[in-house]
Amino acid sequence: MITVGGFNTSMDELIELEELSLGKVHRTTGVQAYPGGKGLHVATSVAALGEPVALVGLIDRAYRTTFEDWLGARGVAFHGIEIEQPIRTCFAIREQSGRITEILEAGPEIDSRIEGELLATFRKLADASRVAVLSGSLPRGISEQTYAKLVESLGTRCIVDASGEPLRHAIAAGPFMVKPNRDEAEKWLSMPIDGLEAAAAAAQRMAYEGIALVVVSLGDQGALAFSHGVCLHASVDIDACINPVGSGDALVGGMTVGLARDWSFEATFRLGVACGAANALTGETGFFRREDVEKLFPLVKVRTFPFSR
Ligand SMILES: O=P(O)(O)OC[C@@]1(O)O[C@H](CO)[C@@H](O)[C@@H]1O
Repeated sequence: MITVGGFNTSMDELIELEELSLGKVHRTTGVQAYPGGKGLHVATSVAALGEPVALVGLIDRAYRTTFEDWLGARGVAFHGIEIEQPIRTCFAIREQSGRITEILEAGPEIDSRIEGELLATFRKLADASRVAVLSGSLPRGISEQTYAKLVESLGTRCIVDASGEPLRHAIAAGPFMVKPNRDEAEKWLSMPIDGLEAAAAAAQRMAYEGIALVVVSLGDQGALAFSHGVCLHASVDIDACINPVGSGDALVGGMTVGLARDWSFEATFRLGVACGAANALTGETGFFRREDVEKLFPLVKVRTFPFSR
């Protein structure tokens, strides 16, 4: 089994507009709402590839049934820890041009009783899993060292996809894999990442902190992966990018499955990149069709990336 900690669950609203102009009144051309959050997308990606998966996260009374039904239908066992306050909403505004602007609520602040339940539930499931994933922002009220402490205390291979201080602490704790995007890697390095060479150097520096596998996702430039002295670049062309929100989560989901199946570094990375690209081919945030992944998998161009730093 694979366990995903996607603690800061959200309802994701995708709002469609002709054009966003700051300070103006807008009328929507469409609105869709889905259960969301980075970890939730990782879990549904894992399930879509046919692996058993559990998701641990916050839930409120109003949305419990919606999340349980929606996740159950997708093959995810949801362990929702109930809170009194509403879970957060995250907005993605898509303009006709395809440009996307995200506005993310911080979400509810939780107390030590809820924190205890959340972490104990995650630990118990993760300890019995082949791979554990910690993904997304932490709920307010929880220490920024939470991911680091979980990484240190679990006997399972851990993947961390986070940002800011939680990512910094987690890197120092030496998880098996991290997946920053360009912005997150720039913040960690305090340096701009202006191309593939700089992204490769960032991945190498993170790996030197004691991480077996570092993946830096680079949007339409694909992704770079560094493991045991080998750096790979992978990308794949797609016909149309409909909704890329959640592509990084799908990439993590694909790589989690590759690792759980003990696939090679190259095949695991190829599957991750195929899932990330397939996610952008559908309108639903954080969702891909398995047949798209199967079509894209052999088309992903993976090459050794030579770099000199
Ligand atoms: O605040 P977090 O947890 O870092 O990110 C939340 C979020 O941007 O991540 C997903 C897309 O990757 C969306 O479901 C959600 O809106």
